[in-house]
Amino acid sequence: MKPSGPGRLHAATGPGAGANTVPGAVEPGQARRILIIANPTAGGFNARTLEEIAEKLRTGGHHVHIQLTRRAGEIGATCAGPTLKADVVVIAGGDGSINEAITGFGERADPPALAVVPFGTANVLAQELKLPFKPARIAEMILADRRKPLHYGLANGHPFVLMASAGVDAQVVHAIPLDLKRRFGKLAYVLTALKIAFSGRKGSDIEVLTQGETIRCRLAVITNGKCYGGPFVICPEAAVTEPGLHLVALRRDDIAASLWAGIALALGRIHKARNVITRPVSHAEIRSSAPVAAQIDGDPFGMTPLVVEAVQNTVPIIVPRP
Ligand SMILES: Nc1ncnc2c1ncn2[C@@H]1O[C@H](COP(=O)(O)OP(=O)(O)OP(=O)(O)O)[C@@H](O)[C@H]1O
Repeated sequence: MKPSGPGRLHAATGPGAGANTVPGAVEPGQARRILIIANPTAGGFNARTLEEIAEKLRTGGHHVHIQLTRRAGEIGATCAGPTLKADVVVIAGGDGSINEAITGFGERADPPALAVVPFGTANVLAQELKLPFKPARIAEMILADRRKPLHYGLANGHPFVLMASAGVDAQVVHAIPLDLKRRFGKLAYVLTALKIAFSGRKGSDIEVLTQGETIRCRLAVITNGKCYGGPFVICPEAAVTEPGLHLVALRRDDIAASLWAGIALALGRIHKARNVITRPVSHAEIRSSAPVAAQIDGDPFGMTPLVVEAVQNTVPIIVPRP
C-alpha cells in the first residue's frame, strides 16, 4: 500500500551535517544507530512526520535509517534478524506493529531500546505511556533517551504488550473490515460491535482457571497495562512498565450488560462494576466448550483455548519525561 500521509519519504543514513544545536545532541563518539521501522498501512501514517523526526535526530548527531515495511511480518523479522545493528529501534505504527517488534526482540538476549512514533488506529501503548504525538516532541524524547523496562506477557507462547482476551471484544477485532477501520478509525470498532450485538449473537461461556480458582464469565481480558481501547482505564493497578498481569472478566455480555460495561469503562470505573471480576494473575488458562474468538494487542489471535502467563523478560522502552 502506498504511504497515505503527505510528504516524500527517503531512507537515509549518517549523522546530520548541521551543528548539534538541539537539546540532547551528542559528540560524534556517542552517536547512536537509530532504525525507524514504519508501517505505511497503519492508521494516521504520515511520511512528513517521520522525515521531521529523522532530521532532528540527525541534527542531534545520530545515524538514522528509515525502513518502510512492505508486508505484515517484516517488523518482526527485522527485529529478530541477525543483521539488525541498531542501538534504538523506533516503531512508527500502532499496537500490532509494536507487538511484532516485541515478538522479534523476544528472540534476542540483549534487545536494543524501543521507541514509538504513535501512528495506528487506537495505539493504546501510546496512551499508556503518555507518549507525545508531535514530531518535535517525539524527537526530543528519543534524544533524551530516558528508558524504562517494558514488561509483556505470553499467550500460547506469543508475546503481548497490552492485553490478551477472549469474548465479544475479540469477536469485534476478528470481524472489523480493514477498509472500515481505515475510513472511520476507532468509530469502526463501535459500528462493528453494534452490528454484532444486534445480530442475535449468542456467545459462549468461558472459564478462566487461575491460581486454583475457576472463574466463569463471558469475556476474559488479561491485561498487562491500565488502558484499554484507547485512553480508557480498565485496571488502575496495572502498568506496562511494572511486572504483573491482571484478569478483568465480565460475568454477562448481553446488550444491557455490555452497554453498562462500556459506560463504566468510559468513566474509568469498570474495575468497580458489579458485573466485573478482577484478579492479579501470573498464569491463567482460558477455555470454553465452544471455540471463542481471541485477540492480542488488538489483532486477531485465533480461538480459545488460551494459556496466558507472565514472564520475567523486559525490553527497554524510551519514555517521555514525567
Ligand atoms: N506493509 C505492511 N502491509 C500490510 N500490513 C502490515 C505492513 N506492515 C505492518 N503490517 C501489519 O499491520 C498490522 C496493523 O498495523 P498497526 O497495528 O501498526 O496499525 P493499526 O491497525 O492502524 O493500529 P492499532 O493496532 O493501534 O489499532 C500489524 O499487525 C502489522 O503486522
